[in-house]
Amino acid sequence: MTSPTDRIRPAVLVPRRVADLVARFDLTTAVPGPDAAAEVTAVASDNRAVAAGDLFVALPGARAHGAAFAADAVSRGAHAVLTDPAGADRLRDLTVPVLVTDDPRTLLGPVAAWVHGAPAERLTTFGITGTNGKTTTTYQLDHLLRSLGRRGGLVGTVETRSGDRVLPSRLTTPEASDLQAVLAAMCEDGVDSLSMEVSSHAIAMHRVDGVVYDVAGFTNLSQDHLDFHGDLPTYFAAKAELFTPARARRGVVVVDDAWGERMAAAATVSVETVRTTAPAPDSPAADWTVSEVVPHGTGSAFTLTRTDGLSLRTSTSLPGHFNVANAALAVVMVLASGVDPQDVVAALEAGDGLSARVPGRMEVVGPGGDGHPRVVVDFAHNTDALELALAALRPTTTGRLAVVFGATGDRDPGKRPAMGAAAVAGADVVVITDDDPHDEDAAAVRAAVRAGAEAARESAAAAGRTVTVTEVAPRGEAVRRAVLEAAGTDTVLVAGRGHETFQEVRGVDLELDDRVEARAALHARAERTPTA
Ligand SMILES: CC(=O)N[C@H]1[C@@H](OP(=O)(O)OP(=O)(O)OC[C@H]2O[C@@H](n3ccc(=O)[nH]c3=O)[C@H](O)[C@@H]2O)O[C@H](CO)[C@@H](O)[C@@H]1O[C@H](C)C(=O)N[C@@H](C)C(=O)N[C@H](CCC(=O)O)C(=O)O
Ligand SMILES: Nc1ncnc2c1ncn2[C@@H]1O[C@H](COP(=O)(O)OP(=O)(O)OP(=O)(O)O)[C@@H](O)[C@H]1O
Repeated sequence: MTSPTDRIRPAVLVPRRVADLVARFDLTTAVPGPDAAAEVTAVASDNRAVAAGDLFVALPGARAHGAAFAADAVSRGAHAVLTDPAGADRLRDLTVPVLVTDDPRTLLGPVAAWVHGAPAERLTTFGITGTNGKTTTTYQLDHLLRSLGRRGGLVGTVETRSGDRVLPSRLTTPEASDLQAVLAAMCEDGVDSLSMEVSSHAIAMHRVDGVVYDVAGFTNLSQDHLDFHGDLPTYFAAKAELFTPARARRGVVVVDDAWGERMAAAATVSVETVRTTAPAPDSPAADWTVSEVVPHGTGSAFTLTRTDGLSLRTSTSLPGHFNVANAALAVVMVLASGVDPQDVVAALEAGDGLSARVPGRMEVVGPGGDGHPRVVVDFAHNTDALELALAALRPTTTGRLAVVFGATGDRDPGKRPAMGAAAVAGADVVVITDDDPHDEDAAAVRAAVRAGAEAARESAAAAGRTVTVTEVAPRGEAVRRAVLEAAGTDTVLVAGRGHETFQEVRGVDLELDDRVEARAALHARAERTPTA
C-alpha cells in the first residue's frame, strides 16, 4: 500500500525566495516574519512528506488542522509554513517564517505551481472526469499518445507514471502540492503529454487548482459519492467546473446520458460532443457519432464520424459498449488537442487501436474453456457500472452469469440496495460479499445490499426468471466458491475492487487482490478436475 509519505518529486529543485512568495500571493506574515534570505524549493501539505527546504502548507481539514503537524514539519526541514489565521495562532513559537492567508487550500495549487515553474504549461494536458470510465479512458488516451510517438505521463486511481517512475496511487487525483511536484518530475523525465483523472472530490477540494487542461473530457454521470457532495446536482456542478476557462481550454463531452447534454450546455469553454448510442428524439445532434459497432476479438470495432464527414474506423480490445464510448472519447480528445487526423489514423493502425491493458478493468483472469468458467475482474463499484459490466458480459456468456460483489462501508448507503437490485437484474447467480467495510459492521452492509437483491429476486421470480442470491464472507471465500461452483460455460464477474490489493477493515489494511483470489480458485478447480 502506498504510504502517505510516498511521492514522485523532481530531482532538481529551484529555490524560490519566501519574500517573493509573500509578494506574489499577497500573503501576510506572522512573527517571526520572512527573513529576506529564506528560500523554499518544494511544497508539502502533509508533515510526513516534508523534505528539507519545503514550504509546509498547514490546511484546516475535517479530521485535523495541519498546524498540529507544523512543528514536526519544521523538524524535518521545512523552511516556512503557510496557513490560515487559526493555524497561525497555534504557531507563535515556530522558528521559521509563518505566512498567512484566509483560505490556504485555494492557494496550495497555484503556490506549488509557482514554486515548480508552472510545469503544466510545459506539457500537453488531458484531464478526464465522470463517474465511470476515467481510469479506462486515461489508459486509452495514453496508449494512443504513445502510438503517436508522444512520451506519456499518467495520473489516476491505479498509479502515477512519470518516465520510468511508477507509484501506486492513494487517491485518484493527488493533493495539489503532490500533483505539481509530479508534473515537474514529468518535465524532468521528458514526458510531453499528461493523461489524468480528475475526480469531483479533487475539483471541490482544489487539488487541480494551478492546472488549466488543454483538453478536458467527460465520460458520464450517475449516482455516486453523495456522502461527499450531498446530491446529484452538486456532484454535477463540481464536475462542470472542469469545463470553465479557469480549468480547461476546450472540452469533449460524451452525451449518451442526459447529464452529458447538460454538461455540454453548461460548459463555458468550447466543447465537442460525442454520441455512441441512439439519441433521444429531442436531443441536439452531436459533433461526433459512433456507428457500425461490431464484436472484434475480446472487444469491439467501431466507426467514429464527424458532422463534416471526417470518419475513422478503429477498435478496442476491452469488452462492453461503454469501452467503445471511452475509446471514442480518447480519440476525439487527441484530435481536439490539434493532432492531424491522418496522424491519428496512422497511430491507431500502428497501435492496434485503443487496446490498452487497464489493470482491474474488465480484466480477463481466466479466459474460460476446457470445462472452466471465464473469470473477469472489474472495478464496477456503483449501480450503473455494475449494470453495464454485467450487460457487457451477457452476450458472450453461453451458460450462467455469476457476480461476486459488495458495497463499501462508510460511503453512500443509498447505493447498497440499488446495487443488490442491479446484480439480480443482470446476473443469474448473485454472491454478496464485502468490499471495503472501513469502520462499519460488514454484516450490516451486506444485509443492506441483500435487502435490495432479495426484493429484486422476488420480482424476477414473479416474472419467471430464477436468480440465486447468497451471502458469503470473507471476500476471498466468496470468489473461491463462485469460481468452484460455476459450470464450464459460465462467466464469473468479480466486481468492485479491480486493481486494489488491500481491503480496509477498521483501519487495518488486509492483503486482498481479486485477481489473485480468482486465479487461486481456478487453480484449485484445475487440480480438482485435471481433465475437465
Ligand atoms: C474528503 C476528502 O477528500 N478529504 C481529503 C482531505 O481531507 P481533509 O481536508 O479533511 O484533511 P484532514 O485529514 O483533516 O487533514 C488536514 C490536513 O492535515 C494534514 N495532515 C494530516 C494528518 C497527519 O498526520 N499529518 C498531516 O500533515 C493533511 O495532509 C491535511 O492537509 O485531504 C486529505 C489530505 O490530502 C485527504 O487524505 C482526504 O482524502 C480522504 C482520505 C479520502 O478518502 N478522499 C476520497 C474520498 C477521495 O478524494 N476520492 C477521490 C476519488 C473518488 C472516486 O472517483 O472514486 C480521489 O480523488 O481520490
Ligand atoms: N464509460 C463507462 N460508462 C459506464 N461504466 C463504465 C465506463 N467505463 C468503465 N465503466 C465501468 O466502471 C468501472 C470503473 O471504470 P474506471 O475505473 O475506468 O472508471 P473511473 O471513473 O476511473 O472509476 P473510479 O473513479 O471509481 O476509479 C469499470 O470497471 C467498468 O465496470
